[in-house]
Amino acid sequence: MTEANDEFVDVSLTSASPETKLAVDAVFGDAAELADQYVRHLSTTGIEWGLLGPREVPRLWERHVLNCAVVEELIPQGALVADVGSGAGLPGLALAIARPESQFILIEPLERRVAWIDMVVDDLGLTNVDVVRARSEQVAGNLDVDIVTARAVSALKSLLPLTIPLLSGSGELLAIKGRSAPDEVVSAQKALKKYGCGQPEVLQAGADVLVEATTIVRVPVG
Ligand SMILES: C[S@@+](CC[C@H](N)C(=O)[O-])C[C@H]1O[C@@H](n2cnc3c(N)ncnc32)[C@H](O)[C@@H]1O
Repeated sequence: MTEANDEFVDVSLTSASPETKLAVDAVFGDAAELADQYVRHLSTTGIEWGLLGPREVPRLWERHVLNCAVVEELIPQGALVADVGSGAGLPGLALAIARPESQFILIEPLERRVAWIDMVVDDLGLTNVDVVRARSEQVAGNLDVDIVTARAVSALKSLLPLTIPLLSGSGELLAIKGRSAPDEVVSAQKALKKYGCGQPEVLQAGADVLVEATTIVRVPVG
């Protein structure tokens, strides 16, 4: 249980709605307990450390953790994934919990956020996560990953310079977006050409488990 705005909000999986429990089972399977631990961290230390606002607590599962974790269906088995601008581990940590056989590099410049992610990774015992404190521009040239993910970092046009170089010529950007996705693709045409990207697709993930599916812009390279 946690306290937000003087109201108790029990975020634990045992108190979740039947729909949320089904979605958590479908997406996380055997890792549901780890996902529950992550959500408990978000609702306690995440709020205390100022990584997210207390108003987010009642919607942590649906709007944040499940919304991000369903992107796993677009990630090939065993892929090396970089998550740019992870903040409180979204989508990077949610995906790392859902996909223990894949390796995740979480790139985040802010010290407090990195310290919090490190603490959660230790507490959950995740062995498939590396956390790098840097702006993504600083690590471009040193990384060659299969997939880059990002949520709420910037509009697609300005996200491309932060993400595409990490693919070193081949792979995919999976950018979690909202309803603006088609417009962002139109606005990014010049940058897409500049960075050698193929034509992006706007996709939905989690349509069979979430009330509102997650919208993703998939940008191929190479
Ligand atoms: C609005 S937050 C979103 C956090 C998280 N992705 C989410 O969806 O909750 C944007 C994050 O991007 C990070 N960021 C901004 N510019 C960046 C860059 N050039 N490279 C890596 N991270 C960056 C910020 O520090 C911040 O944590």
